[in-house]
Amino acid sequence: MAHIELKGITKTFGNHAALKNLNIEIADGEFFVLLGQTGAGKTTTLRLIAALEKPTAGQILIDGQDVADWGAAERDVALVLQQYSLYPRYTVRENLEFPLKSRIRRVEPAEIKERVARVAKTLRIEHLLDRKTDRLSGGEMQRVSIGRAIVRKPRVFLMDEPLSALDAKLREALRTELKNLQMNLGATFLFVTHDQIEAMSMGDKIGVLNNGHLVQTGTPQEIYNNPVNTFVARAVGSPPMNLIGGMLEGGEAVATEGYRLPLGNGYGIATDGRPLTFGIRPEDLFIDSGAPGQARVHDVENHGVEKIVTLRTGNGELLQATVPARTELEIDESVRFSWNPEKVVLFDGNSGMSLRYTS
Ligand SMILES: Nc1ncnc2c1ncn2[C@@H]1O[C@H](COP(=O)(O)OP(=O)(O)OP(=O)(O)O)[C@@H](O)[C@H]1O
Repeated sequence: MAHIELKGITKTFGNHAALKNLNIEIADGEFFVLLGQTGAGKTTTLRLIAALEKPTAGQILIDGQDVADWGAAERDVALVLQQYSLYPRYTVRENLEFPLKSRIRRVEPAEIKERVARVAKTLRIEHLLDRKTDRLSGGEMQRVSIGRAIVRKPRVFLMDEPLSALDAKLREALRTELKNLQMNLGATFLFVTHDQIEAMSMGDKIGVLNNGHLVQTGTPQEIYNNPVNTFVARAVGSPPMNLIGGMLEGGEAVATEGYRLPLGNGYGIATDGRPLTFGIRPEDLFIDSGAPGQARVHDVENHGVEKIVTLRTGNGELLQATVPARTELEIDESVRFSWNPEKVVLFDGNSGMSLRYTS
């Protein structure tokens, strides 16, 4: 398979920079997820690797070779899109055979047959091989699209939100299938999504893209536990991390909610009055319903195994906590809350950068 490196990639359209000095390294056989909101530059990144666009600056290396002058066929990458690009009047079998019948590839008929059979088995679409593709459900069509990419045995799979047009249940099932498939093929995947749950559940590594900048790269765990700034803190996790204002006072971080957090020697921030932001994940915020006075229950959402509770504090801030489903809380009930101090992530109140990274 392949190792991919993007070095200082910038792409501008007119005077708009869609990507700014992007540096990404994807290891051979890795499932790398690029996570970002609409317009972040995800599709542009894929199109650059697929040779559908040329970078304004920077280099793309595949297995250490600069591919600037290589066309799509030479790069040998497969692009799977959100909208299935199948030939509607042809059968599933014909759609799967098509990429192998090109004059450049010259695959022998016996091998075409064998590869199509193997891919159909892997994707569990054997029973659909003789059906026309316009007679398929969305999930089946997307399986065929993925099959068309796999059958070619490309060096790299580029996937542009391939699951986002599917309903929630099917999306979940295909997420697992795709991940298993990638592991079985040992293939290098660059998968693009705006869905953080997809990113967290599928990625060996996640790159968070914001407005053309790669903000952070890491394993899902690293990104979740140690977000580099408040943007990443809010982009990953559902519900997102709570952010509470505060400031530095006499060597302690003091939240607007009155909590004090002694700062160990790890933080090189001695200036009193420096604004800070406390970051607390909803699972690290605890509600004490037997003790009124600090906040009111604003909303309770039942999610089966757990409830998501929104509190409104005395300062009018909204905080969210995940609590066991058995927890009984009334709307408007007055409660106290606390949090696990070891799990707090402190950010600079002005720049939003985590102090774990900047100190
Ligand atoms: N051909 C183009 N001409 C002009 N601007 C473009 C072109 N392609 C992309 N852009 C702009 O570049 C930015 C990044 O677009 P891109 O499609 O890469 O974002 P994205 O993260 O994939 O978004 P989405 O999730 O909506 O697909 C956007 O502001 C977009 O408008």
